[in-house]
Amino acid sequence: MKVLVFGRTGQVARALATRAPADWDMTTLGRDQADLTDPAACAAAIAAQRPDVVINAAAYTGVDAAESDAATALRVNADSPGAMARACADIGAVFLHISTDYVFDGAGDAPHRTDAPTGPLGVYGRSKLAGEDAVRAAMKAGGGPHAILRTAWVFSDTGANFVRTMLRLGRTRDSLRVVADQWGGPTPASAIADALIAMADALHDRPELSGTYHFSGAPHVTWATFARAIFDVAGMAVQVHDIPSAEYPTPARRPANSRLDCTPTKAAFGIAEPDWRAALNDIIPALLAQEATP
Ligand SMILES: NC(=O)C1=CN([C@@H]2O[C@H](COP(=O)(O)OP(=O)(O)OC[C@H]3O[C@@H](n4cnc5c(N)ncnc54)[C@H](OP(=O)(O)O)[C@@H]3O)[C@@H](O)[C@H]2O)C=CC1
Ligand SMILES: Cc1cn([C@H]2C[C@H](O)[C@@H](COP(=O)(O)OP(=O)(O)O[C@H]3O[C@@H](C)C(=O)[C@@H](O)[C@H]3O)O2)c(=O)[nH]c1=O
Ligand SMILES: [Mg+2]
Repeated sequence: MKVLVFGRTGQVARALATRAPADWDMTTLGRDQADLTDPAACAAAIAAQRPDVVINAAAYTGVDAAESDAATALRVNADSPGAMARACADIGAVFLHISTDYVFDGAGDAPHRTDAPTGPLGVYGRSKLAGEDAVRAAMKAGGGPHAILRTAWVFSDTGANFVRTMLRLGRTRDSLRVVADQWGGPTPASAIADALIAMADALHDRPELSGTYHFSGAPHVTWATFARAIFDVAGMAVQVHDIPSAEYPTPARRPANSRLDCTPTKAAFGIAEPDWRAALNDIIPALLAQEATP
């Protein structure tokens, strides 16, 4: 199966590169080959390669930076995914697009169903929701098999993520203040890659499974609890103090409830929520070993 991935350096893209099955002929396009500020270039790459499956693992993920760079965030997170979806529709390719818990406003404390009302609190979330809408519109207008996979709180041993931020700060601090009123499911990038691989194969054979799905890690925790788990696994004596979001001001507001109901993903594709604690136990020793290397 011929697979084209947008994004090369990102957490999910890297995980896809290491986990793709042997029978996948996978090409990854970095920013130098396909810049997502240029929707026509993204569509042209798909038309030229004619893959069976396209996975969009590139995005403008700077949540705070997006607040003062909305035009770029919209081009990258909405216009280009829309153009990719239309190009996939033209050639009947399976299209997998990744979205986020930040499309929700975070009200309540129940896990969000896939059909729950959206209401992004910031520019990043709005741009990702516009991307979902663009993909859905393209597919409605005669698209092929597709899925929008909303995930949350992604971490891995590379890139910018909360685990690496905590380990970096913990090296020079004996205590940290971390928000304890935002709840979600930390999700290993490796598990997202495995989910995308399973979904691509399933959608290729069963296009009727197309739709919007949720996939995030279990159990649900606050960022503060996640931070304590990180320092615990790392064996670092850093005190984590619970604070309300109001005491950690950021340009973008974040949802208080990022819990995602992943039941339909399990039912359709047999993919269960990954336990983030197992992934932490793998990733942290590797990160500490990297640090120890001069
Ligand atoms: N990170 C998270 O916590 C979460 C992420 N998601 C979603 O998951 C997906 C994957 O995220 P993740 O792997 O964490 O992303 P990363 O932030 O790790 O990587 C982003 C990737 O997008 C690429 N990119 C950004 N702008 C452009 C551009 N203009 N042209 C081409 N490439 C570009 C980056 O390339 P470069 O290195 O050149 O900048 C990089 O490869 C995204 O859709 C994201 O919205 C959803 C929920 C949580
Ligand atoms: C570093 C630090 C962060 N925080 C808070 C800020 C924020 O509310 C929370 C997490 O910080 P981050 O900057 O890692 O979070 P953020 O960049 O908002 O992470 C998000 O990225 C995008 C791409 C997504 O799609 C989301 O699912 C989510 O993973 O922790 C503290 O309370 N104390 C600290 O010392
Ligand atoms: Mg961030």
